[in-house]
Amino acid sequence: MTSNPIIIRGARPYAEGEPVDIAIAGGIITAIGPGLDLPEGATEIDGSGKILLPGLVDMHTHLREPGREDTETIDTGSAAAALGGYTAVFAMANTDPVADNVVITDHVWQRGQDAGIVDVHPVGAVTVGLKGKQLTEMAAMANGKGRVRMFSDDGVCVEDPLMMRRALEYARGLDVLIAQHAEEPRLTVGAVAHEGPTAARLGLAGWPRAAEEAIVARDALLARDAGYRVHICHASTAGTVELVKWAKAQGISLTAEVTPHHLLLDDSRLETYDAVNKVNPPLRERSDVEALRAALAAGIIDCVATDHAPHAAQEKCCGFAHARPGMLGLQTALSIIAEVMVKPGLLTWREVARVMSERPAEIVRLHDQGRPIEVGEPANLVLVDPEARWTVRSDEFASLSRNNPFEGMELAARVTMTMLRGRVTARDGEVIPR
Ligand SMILES: NC(=O)N[C@@H](CC(=O)O)C(=O)O
Ligand SMILES: [Zn+2]
Ligand SMILES: [Zn+2]
Repeated sequence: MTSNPIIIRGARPYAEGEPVDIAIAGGIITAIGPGLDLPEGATEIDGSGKILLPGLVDMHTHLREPGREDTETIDTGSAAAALGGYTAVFAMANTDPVADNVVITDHVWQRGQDAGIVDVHPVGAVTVGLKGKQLTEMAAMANGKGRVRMFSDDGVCVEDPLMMRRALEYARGLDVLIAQHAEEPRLTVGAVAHEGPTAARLGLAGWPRAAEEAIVARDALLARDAGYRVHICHASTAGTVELVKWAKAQGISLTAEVTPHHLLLDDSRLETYDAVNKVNPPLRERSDVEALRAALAAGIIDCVATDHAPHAAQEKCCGFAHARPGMLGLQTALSIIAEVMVKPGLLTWREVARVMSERPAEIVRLHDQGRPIEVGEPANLVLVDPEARWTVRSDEFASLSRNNPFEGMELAARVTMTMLRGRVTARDGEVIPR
């Protein structure tokens, strides 16, 4: 795939230093400097007032194909990702059928490549059918065309400690990542909201913090004994932060992600009983939100992942207890991080590049993403207008679903262009198909 040479004029990489021009050809960055000549046939993109970052990498997204193409497809999810500034996403395995074999993981990879606007990396299931009873053939998926490098039963927890231990041993042999949805299911029977004063008052069955933290602690110990890495999906409590900090201090190879919604929203949102606020793990208390922000700023939590989880209207309109958990995230993630982390001075834009691109790429060993903005590097880039203010309107979103808790919010900063290997995939709110 070759595309025309491009020059981005007058942008500031990482919001640092003077504005520069960035020349791109053959999928790579060929020159960086002030006042570059316009090569033959090149397209110019105005980058003045904008920040240039490496393309974002999402370790945790649900694209619903195969099985629930009424709520999202690889095409529509890819479009949402490109509009959100992403150049690579990891599509979780809880599809129907489950991505627990190489036929499905290769299919997801190929569909993503056919769409051609973001690299869709399939996540393989850890256990057959996400049932927790039998390990999948991880090696076959890892060695397939889709080169699966991350396995997760996300949606459910790998509950059996012996199963988790075996999974880590196999993963070590293959150098792939196991990502855990940390939820002790015996503690969340019937749970629909964070266990605390709000849920008690509203009469909603509570999901205690201990359900998450017990598994985080257990898996840290299993990682220690296996001498191998574990990744914690969607960390949501102050206690999880303490446990991750402890594990890292012991030299245990534990990494963790946090979602934009757990960094912005708390359980006071449940007052309306609107199921758009129902998610796993649940929205917690303000003190948890503050702890998660501080942990991301301090590098205790490694990265941001969206957990983009589209659902149909009929799955969200019923009573709170019966609605499906999950919320959209791909098209709002960067703006929410700008709002809650950059504006208050908790992260610089350089550090945003770290938590939304470089670090996730490192954790999953994705060698062509999250690279420095330097000559010779792959041109996976995103241009951000830091001064833009915009209002979230889901009916303008590329996603097929509308379960958007950020609807109507005014947010800071906006993605104005996304580039995958030198080709512009989204610009000014429009996807650019190949
Ligand atoms: N986060 C959610 O509430 N839902 C996710 C599953 C998951 O991430 O656990 C989904 O697949 O809908
Ligand atoms: Zn999950
Ligand atoms: Zn998920």
